[in-house]
Amino acid sequence: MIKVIVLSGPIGAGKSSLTSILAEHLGTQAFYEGVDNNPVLPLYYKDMKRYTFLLNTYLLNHRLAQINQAIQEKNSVSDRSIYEDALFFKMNADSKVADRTEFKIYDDLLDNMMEDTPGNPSKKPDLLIYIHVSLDTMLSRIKKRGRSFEQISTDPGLKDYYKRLLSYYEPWYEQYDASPKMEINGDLLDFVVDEDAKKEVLSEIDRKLQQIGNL
Ligand SMILES: Nc1ncnc2c1ncn2[C@@H]1O[C@H](COP(=O)(O)OP(=O)(O)O)[C@@H](O)[C@H]1O
Ligand SMILES: Nc1ncnc2c1ncn2[C@H]1C[C@H](O)[C@@H](COP(=O)(O)O)O1
Repeated sequence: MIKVIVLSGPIGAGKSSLTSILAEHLGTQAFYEGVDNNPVLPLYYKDMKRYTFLLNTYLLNHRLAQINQAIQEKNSVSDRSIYEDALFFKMNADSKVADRTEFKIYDDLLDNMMEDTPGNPSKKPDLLIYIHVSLDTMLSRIKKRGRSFEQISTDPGLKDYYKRLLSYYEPWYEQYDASPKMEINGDLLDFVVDEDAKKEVLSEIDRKLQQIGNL
């Protein structure tokens, strides 16, 4: 039985939007990151060097608590996988924005927390849905959503940050093997405003759920 479906993809790809659409379609519970309640995120955007470790510690705690709730439901949908935090952190460590030892400590902790242990329910998702988007789509959606600290108009350096982030996503998705996975084309499928695109995305997901044995 499928318990947990997680969305993944770059900032602005449409994860939260598809989470709402899918949870409504399946009649199940949606879980969100809670960006507006995150006290560290605005600080992180001001000073990534100082706040990468704290942000990821905060998110690890938050996401683990959410996973513990989500695994008690059937077909719960979460708007970002826990695994992507390591991608952000690694990117920052590679570019010396974060300390490599801090990344290693975080990454080992994540592995430990996510490891299956006898007698305990698995925290791994049952399906990961990756929304692929190009840089242009990513930038226009970030602009459309309008969160102040994410805007390139406020901090032009963010354009390069988003570009680098995108370059980490494709290889990450290719090597991801913690669960079955599927990819949605977020450039072509305008599932937020176009009803036909929405139906197509939901059909693709239903087919995948059937294939992995849930519907
Ligand atoms: N496929 C899509 N077509 C059109 N607009 C979209 C699509 N996906 C997302 N959007 C819009 O882009 C913005 C960011 O979407 P959101 O779901 O918050 O992304 P994420 O959760 O991946 O950061 C929102 O304004 C949303 O309405
Ligand atoms: N692990 C993370 N490191 C840095 N920034 C992160 C991390 N996880 C989420 N974020 C940021 C990216 C966006 O500004 C917001 C929410 O992400 P979204 O893709 O829009 O849901 O948090």
